[in-house]
Amino acid sequence: MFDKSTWIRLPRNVLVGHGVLDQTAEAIEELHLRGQPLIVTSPTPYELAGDRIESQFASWDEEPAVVVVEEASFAAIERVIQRARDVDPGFLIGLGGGKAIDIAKMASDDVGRGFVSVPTVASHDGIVSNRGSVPEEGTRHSVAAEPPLAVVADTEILANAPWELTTAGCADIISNYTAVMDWRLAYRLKNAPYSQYAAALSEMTAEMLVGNADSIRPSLEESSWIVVKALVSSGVAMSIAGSSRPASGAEHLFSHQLDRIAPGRASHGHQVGVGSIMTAYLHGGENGLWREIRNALASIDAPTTAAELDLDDEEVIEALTTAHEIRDRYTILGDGIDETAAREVARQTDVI
Ligand SMILES: NC(=O)C1=CN([C@@H]2O[C@H](COP(=O)(O)OP(=O)(O)OC[C@H]3O[C@@H](n4cnc5c(N)ncnc54)[C@H](OP(=O)(O)O)[C@@H]3O)[C@@H](O)[C@H]2O)C=CC1
Ligand SMILES: O=C(CO)COP(=O)(O)O
Ligand SMILES: [Zn+2]
Repeated sequence: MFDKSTWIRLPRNVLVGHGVLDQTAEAIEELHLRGQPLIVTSPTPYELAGDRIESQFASWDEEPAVVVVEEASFAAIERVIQRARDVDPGFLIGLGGGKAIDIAKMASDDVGRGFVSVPTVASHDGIVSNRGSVPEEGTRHSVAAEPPLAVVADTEILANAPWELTTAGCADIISNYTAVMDWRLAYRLKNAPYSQYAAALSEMTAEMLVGNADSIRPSLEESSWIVVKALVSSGVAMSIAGSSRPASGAEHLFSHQLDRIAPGRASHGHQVGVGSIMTAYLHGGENGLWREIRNALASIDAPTTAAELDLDDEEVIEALTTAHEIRDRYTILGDGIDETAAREVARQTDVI
């Protein structure tokens, strides 16, 4: 068996645009995928787009099987795996937000079938990446998985999704700035495996999004188009790197800690955005990139303070001072930030 961890595995068909949902079956056929589709979805996306997907397979030998998942959990993944074993599908379709897509991604990995990502919200770069993430028992388990074979992102649907889910996706991309700074630091100090291509792509993706921040506005299809292209590009950077390093540094560790300390309070993207303001300050001091990051977040209505994340100051300090403990990933937080220093960075950046 070859070690596939060194392979670069990317989606082949990426459809982004108005009405592309109706080209899902065509994009799949073009990949020579055959057999019964298994659609993994959650209640709202199924209601919004289920019929439009299912009807495209009416002329196929077998109608699609459907599993509707209510929550992201290992039990839900297990249910989908079981259903996949029962129906023996040709491929899986993840239709929805991060919940449905991650579950489809991880189940497809387990049953050895390809999967196609059909996002209905542009909430984070997991909709395209080679990683799955499951919140359980107060923590988030991030696991390697297969990237999608195809991505079908209908900008009409994405533009009508709740705006705060789109701003979360933007913040997840903006945080790539600090993820890459951390990655370079780890490369220089710790000889961590590093890819210049993946780092450059990730950084450019964040730059393009910040450069377009003024034109990212609610209900505009053009905005969804910009955001989803950036999410695809960030997912590709992770696939090139073979890890989430290009898109996940100390700001993600901070967010993962918040998922333990204050579960369900704020979204992934919004938490990493605020984390990124503070870790950019740690990297560059007063004249660093932190103001640019904060202004870009503010201009798209993403949170920039603890209060806007529905957190109190102490929760932010606890997450910041313990973030280094949760993963063996070297970042600007090194072996931990001192509590007084953590308060100082949070105050200097107006997070608290
Ligand atoms: N793989 C990765 O790298 C990452 C994965 N994640 C994971 O992703 C999940 C969070 O992703 P997220 O997308 O926020 O969560 P969800 O999939 O739960 O979607 C968020 C909400 O939006 C609703 N929804 C979906 N599409 C639409 C639409 N078009 N219009 C209106 N509402 C809609 C969903 O409704 P309903 O529930 O009714 O279907 C849900 O209430 C978590 O499980 C997290 O662990 C997070 C970050 C990174
Ligand atoms: O959210 C991610 C990238 O944006 C994935 O990162 P993690 O590997 O830290 O879960
Ligand atoms: Zn992220």
